Amino acid sequence: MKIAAIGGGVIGGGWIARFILNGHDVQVFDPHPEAARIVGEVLANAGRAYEALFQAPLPRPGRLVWAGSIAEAVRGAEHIQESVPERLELKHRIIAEIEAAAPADAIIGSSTSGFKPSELRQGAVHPDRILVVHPFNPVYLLPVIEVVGGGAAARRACDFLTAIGMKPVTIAREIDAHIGDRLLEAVWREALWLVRDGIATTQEIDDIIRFGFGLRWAQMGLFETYRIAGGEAGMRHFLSQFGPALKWPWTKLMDVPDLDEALIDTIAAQSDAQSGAHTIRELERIRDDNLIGILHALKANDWGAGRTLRAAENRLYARRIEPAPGYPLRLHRARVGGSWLDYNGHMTEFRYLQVFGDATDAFLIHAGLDEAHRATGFSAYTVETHIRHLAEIGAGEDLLVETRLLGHDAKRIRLHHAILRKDGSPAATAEHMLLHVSTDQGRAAPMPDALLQALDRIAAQDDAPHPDHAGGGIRVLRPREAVT
Ligand SMILES: NC(=O)C1=CN([C@@H]2O[C@H](COP(=O)(O)OP(=O)(O)OC[C@H]3O[C@@H](n4cnc5c(N)ncnc54)[C@H](O)[C@@H]3O)[C@@H](O)[C@H]2O)C=CC1
Ligand SMILES: C[N+](C)(C)CC(=O)CC(=O)[O-]
Repeated sequence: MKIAAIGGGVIGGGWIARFILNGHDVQVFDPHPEAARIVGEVLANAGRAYEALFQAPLPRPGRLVWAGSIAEAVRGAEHIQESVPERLELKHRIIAEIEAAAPADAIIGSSTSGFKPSELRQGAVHPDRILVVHPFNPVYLLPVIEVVGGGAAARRACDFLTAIGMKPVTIAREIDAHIGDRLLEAVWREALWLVRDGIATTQEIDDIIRFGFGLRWAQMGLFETYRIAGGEAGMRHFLSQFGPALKWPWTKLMDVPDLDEALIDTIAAQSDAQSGAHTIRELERIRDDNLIGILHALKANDWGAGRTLRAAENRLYARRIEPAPGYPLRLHRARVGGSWLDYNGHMTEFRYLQVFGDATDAFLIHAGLDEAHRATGFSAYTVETHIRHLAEIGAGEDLLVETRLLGHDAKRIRLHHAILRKDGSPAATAEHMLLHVSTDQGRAAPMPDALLQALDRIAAQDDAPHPDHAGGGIRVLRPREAVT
């Protein structure tokens, strides 16, 4: 899908990273003289985060193309994400420029934190395709996205956003600042009062959030958490006990503190003392690592945002395979990420198995032992693996796997993979035996005829002699004579 990003700051940069890491090319316009550096740094952090977040093979990253104007960026684009500063007159100007050059049916999603679709659409030529598509920072990791505006455009946008691993929440009736920011603003206003009145420092407020209810909110939100807080009597009891407190002097929520110089100085100084030891990019990496840990825990429990992550991974596992022409089959490519290295500075052992495992999956999809086949209650389990490590592999290397089908019978598949480096030299080989199993019964089962015929067709291409090492085990070492 052709995508354009207008604005590449904090949020635009996060969007660009999400699009690219999900395999889409993005045309970007941002007049900031350092836009390329800023987006590059966000992309580097996001790439590092995706390596750690996903177990499934990531798609080949899309291309980032810098455009010289909005018109150039949006030409031919199907989805355009606007992330320019939060000023309505600027957004109107940008939307007008986008409309003048973009296809008439392109979706224009605005990252706006506060403006309503009816405000963004003022003066538009095709108002219905202009939507609020409001993300949360970091856009490349947090799945939720508020979609406001409704209609066919919102449905199209939601399909696309789901496909790039997001969790769209459509908001039927527009309201200033949508939902998430209204909630955040309430907490923010109260926190500003607490700092202004000298009740708490920024550090103390953050500690109360991150050591307490912030942990709860990552997995259950507000209402489910309070339901539990009502004990066995649940929400009704909670409301009858704590409802009256809303009228006690617990809250200044309706009042906005004056953000005068004194308050700004206090907050900035306290924030420097709290977090100034880290650069923003370091803080982003710390935040990302923690978010990834939380998302992994939620995925293991198949709960909340972890469920969205799991669905995104399943889509990656069920990817379409487009084989290069010829044989051996070339079905899988990988790039060696920075986190793949061990203490010797080379690709660590288990990553070889990951590359071979992903290549095996690619073969299975190619042969028809794919998601649809697994849904019928059958799968393939690897029962034996022999890896030979032939050369050191370094960070950033592009790897290609060549795959041969060395044999098959009614229940078994014998595969040979070679990892090739850019110059075509082999860096490792692996041989695997796989068993076709009934997942319900937990035992080997014959493959259906269609699958066997597909394997027969692949096997007919395998007319070269088997490699010398095929079928070999690890050589036996003679015991060393005892030294007396
Ligand atoms: N920062 C945040 O936490 C969040 C911000 N948003 C929304 O995202 C939008 C952007 O906010 P940020 O990324 O924080 O701002 P930012 O200031 O970090 O980035 C804005 C970018 O827009 C660029 N820009 C300015 N004029 C432009 C033009 N004519 N054409 C193209 N690019 C232009 C700037 O050079 C800058 O790189 C706002 O609408 C904001 O409400 C949404 C969610 C969270
Ligand atoms: C501060 N903010 C209003 C720009 C925040 C957002 O819009 C969402 C977020 O990421 O917190």
